[in-house]
Amino acid sequence: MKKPNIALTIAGTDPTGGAGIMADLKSFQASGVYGMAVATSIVSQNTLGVQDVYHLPVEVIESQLKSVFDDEAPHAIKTGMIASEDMMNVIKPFIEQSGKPYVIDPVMVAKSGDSLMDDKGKRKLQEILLPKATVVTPNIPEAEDITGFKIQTEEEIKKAGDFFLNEIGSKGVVIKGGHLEGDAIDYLFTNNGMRTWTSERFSTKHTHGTGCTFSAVITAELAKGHAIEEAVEVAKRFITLAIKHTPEIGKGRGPVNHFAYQKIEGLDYE
Ligand SMILES: Nc1ncnc2c1ncn2[C@@H]1O[C@H](COP(=O)(O)OP(=O)(O)O)[C@@H](O)[C@H]1O
Ligand SMILES: Cc1ncc(COP(=O)(O)O)c(N)n1
Repeated sequence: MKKPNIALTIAGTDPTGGAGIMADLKSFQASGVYGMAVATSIVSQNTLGVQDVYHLPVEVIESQLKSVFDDEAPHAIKTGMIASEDMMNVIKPFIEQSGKPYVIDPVMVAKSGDSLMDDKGKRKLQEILLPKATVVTPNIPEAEDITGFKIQTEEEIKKAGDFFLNEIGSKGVVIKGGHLEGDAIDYLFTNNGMRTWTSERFSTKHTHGTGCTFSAVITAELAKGHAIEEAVEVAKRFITLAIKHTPEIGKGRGPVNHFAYQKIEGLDYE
């Protein structure tokens, strides 16, 4: 069998499997990519909310990263929940030395409204990690937090795209329209300009982990060597089917179906 492409996620956990590194690993697997995972914070959470958070000591995050990179380097890397500046500083050199595509999901708040990053971390993200990104995938509130201005209209979305590319120095940014009204439109900005993907908006409360899943699929597609545009195209199809066929798990805001895309689009493993 051909050696698989490998994707690494560096993020927080969700013991109920809907978000964080658990969702990322499922999404990697369903994309036909071998998944690796480094935990940053252990989050006691479920579909009802976040009950507790334990941030791992930075030495433990560093030693996990060493374990990965001393053995087999991934073809693409994603970071999700990175709660503090210290964590960012430990992760940054591994990203730089890898020279591989790097996706940042700038996770700040869980769908339940619980904060997953401290205030200083929020400010430092754009200094330490965002300039290294191949693609950043903020939702609207995250894009507002990072740019410092309100985003409601398409003009403001374009202004935000410009801010990520030209003020921060990210190579690409997808501003996700999950939090707006009407169709679910995602806006990609790169050197090639703007591209949008539109899907119908499903009227469901089961969107726990949509952002994690979307960015993990982009990472998996980049690990296969695909271009940013192709990666976002696949991720949009994947997340749309995952939301359409939610498995109705839990008492609250449930997870998406990480296996719907593979089942419906019949992915062939190499
Ligand atoms: N109700 C919905 N129906 C269809 N697509 C959605 C819905 N909610 C979110 N999406 C899509 O899911 C992906 C994640 O978006 P979003 O929910 O905004 O991210 P986050 O989880 O970071 O808040 C995007 O592609 C977005 O368009
Ligand atoms: C560990 C962790 N990371 C991220 C999220 C956000 O999830 P969403 O994709 O719903 O914004 C979460 N709830 N937990």
